[in-house]
Amino acid sequence: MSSVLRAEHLTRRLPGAVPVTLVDDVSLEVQRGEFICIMGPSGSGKSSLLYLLGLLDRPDSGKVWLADKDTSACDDNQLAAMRLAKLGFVFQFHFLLAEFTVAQNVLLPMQRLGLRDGSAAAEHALGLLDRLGIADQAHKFPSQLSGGQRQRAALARALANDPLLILADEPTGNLDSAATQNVRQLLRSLADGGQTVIAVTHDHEFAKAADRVLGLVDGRQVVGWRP
Ligand SMILES: Nc1ncnc2c1ncn2[C@@H]1O[C@H](COP(=O)(O)OP(=O)(O)OP(=O)(O)O)[C@@H](O)[C@H]1O
Repeated sequence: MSSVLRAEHLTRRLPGAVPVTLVDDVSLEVQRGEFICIMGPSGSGKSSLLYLLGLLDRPDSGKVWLADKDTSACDDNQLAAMRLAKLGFVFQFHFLLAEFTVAQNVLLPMQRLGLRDGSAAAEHALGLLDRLGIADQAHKFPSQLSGGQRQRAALARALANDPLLILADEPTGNLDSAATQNVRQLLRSLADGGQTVIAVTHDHEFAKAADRVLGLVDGRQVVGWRP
């Protein structure tokens, strides 16, 4: 079976008088429908690794294959096109556009990709919001939603382009425990439905919900890491 994502020997350093190694020789293979958490102490390189896996940054050595395509030979425009077409991102801050309604925010990625025509796109957006339990918020603006609702809207937007892989960086970092549990369960149920998910988190409960935990300490992956 071909993998959704494969990373081999990723290393990322920051040059300088005292070079800093953010990610140190990390390898990972992810299959369709897997829910993987990246965990570890603050400053251990979790976000840096996620940016490499999400093609937002390039490794100094090592390679990332997305759906069997070697991304190391791609130029910046090709990487941007792959991110738009194949990846969905969720960050700690929702980054929804304040002047657009929730439904319009979810529509935007489909419009940019020309994925569906007007009514089919609108129907798909409403379907995603319904799946995430916020269909009744579709015509509100982000400022009118609770933190948990905003994060579910951000997840709906990340799903709008039918991504091969969702990458989430501390998706519950700003949420209370009830909203955190809700987002965690949503990610689990998305994976159960075949959606592949990689999430960086400090929330130990994620380790129980995930299929696998990639533990990082000082940028290196630690076999058998437990929160
Ligand atoms: N642009 C940068 N310049 C200098 N140092 C950086 C930069 N980006 C990251 N770092 C450092 O690299 C290390 C790894 O950072 P990273 O954000 O990947 O860790 P993290 O595990 O995600 O941390 P946290 O859990 O606190 O978000 C940290 O020590 C951080 O201070």
